[in-house]
Amino acid sequence: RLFVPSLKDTFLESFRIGAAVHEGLLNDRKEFITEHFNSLTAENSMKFENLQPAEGEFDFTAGDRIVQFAKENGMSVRGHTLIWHAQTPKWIFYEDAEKKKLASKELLKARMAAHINTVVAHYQDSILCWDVVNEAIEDKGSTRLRHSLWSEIMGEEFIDYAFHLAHEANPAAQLFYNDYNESSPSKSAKIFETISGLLEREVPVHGVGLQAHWNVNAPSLDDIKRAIEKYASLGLRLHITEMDVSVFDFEDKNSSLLKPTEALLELQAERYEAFFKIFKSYRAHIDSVTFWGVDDAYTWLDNFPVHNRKNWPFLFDTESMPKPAFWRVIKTI
Ligand SMILES: Oc1ccccc1CN[C@@H]1C=C[C@@H](O)[C@H](O)[C@H]1O
Repeated sequence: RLFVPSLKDTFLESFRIGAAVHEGLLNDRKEFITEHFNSLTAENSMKFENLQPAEGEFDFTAGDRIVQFAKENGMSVRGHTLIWHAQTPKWIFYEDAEKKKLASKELLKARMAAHINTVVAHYQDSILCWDVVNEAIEDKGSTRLRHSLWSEIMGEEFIDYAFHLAHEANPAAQLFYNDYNESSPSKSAKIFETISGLLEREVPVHGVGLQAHWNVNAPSLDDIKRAIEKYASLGLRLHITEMDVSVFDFEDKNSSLLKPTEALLELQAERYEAFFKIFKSYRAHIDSVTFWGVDDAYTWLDNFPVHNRKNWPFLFDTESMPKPAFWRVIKTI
């Protein structure tokens, strides 16, 4: 039998190693998950649409299963995510069930408060780290804020209010702003400016979540280092929150591969090694590195950006066995 060192034990002195999970994974991959990870994130179970699908109707069962598993296995849980423009039910943004008129700012604030207060109170100290706001920054052009029904109805202060609510609901929780393309020079400048504004207004934000949905081609190591330096200069904690390394460049829509080529696995291993060397060098600022899944058997990238195209973005293959990237990451200790 091959001796496979534990990922979480290898990095015990540096940062936690996390994985995004759904209930099925906890059943099918229990030993594998407890062997390699000491932090969990619910991939979907704690998103607005799953926790409060209809006003006043909360469903915590799937989220509770993940929290219970973490408790039983000495793992921490990252709460993902309280306020986001996606995977959020439409009812919250409209005056009534007719959905003809947008909700007033007061009504939306009240509903945001009800959601955050109920969810954070439900999990209390089982979850001591929340992605309070996810993806509020615009990727394209010079516009800083993404346009959403949150921003349209409440203005930029929807961000402030979400963080104040979460802090009131659990003052012990570490509150994160989370985003993707976080290493792009233009977007990291906007994220930096937005979080600087929050800090100036004394909004309780404690950390920046770098989703790290990277690939074999981008982003550059320099851009990653510069973005980490920028966020760290805010005096905030950093979490790598959704790491995967797609074997396709974002623009590459090729869907002919039935399995990754040796060349792609080697290139992916090079990239993972370089990424973890950077994380190690900034370990004073980075408290956790979470993968957006556990192994290549399932990834959200099997359907994004190309629907129904298999991807192989993790350190472990479809049988949970280590790939070349795993051995290169282990060597970076
Ligand atoms: O990389 C992106 C590009 C465009 C839109 C969203 C993203 C990333 N968006 C993430 C990915 C998967 C979801 O499960 C997470 O909740 C979300 O934070």
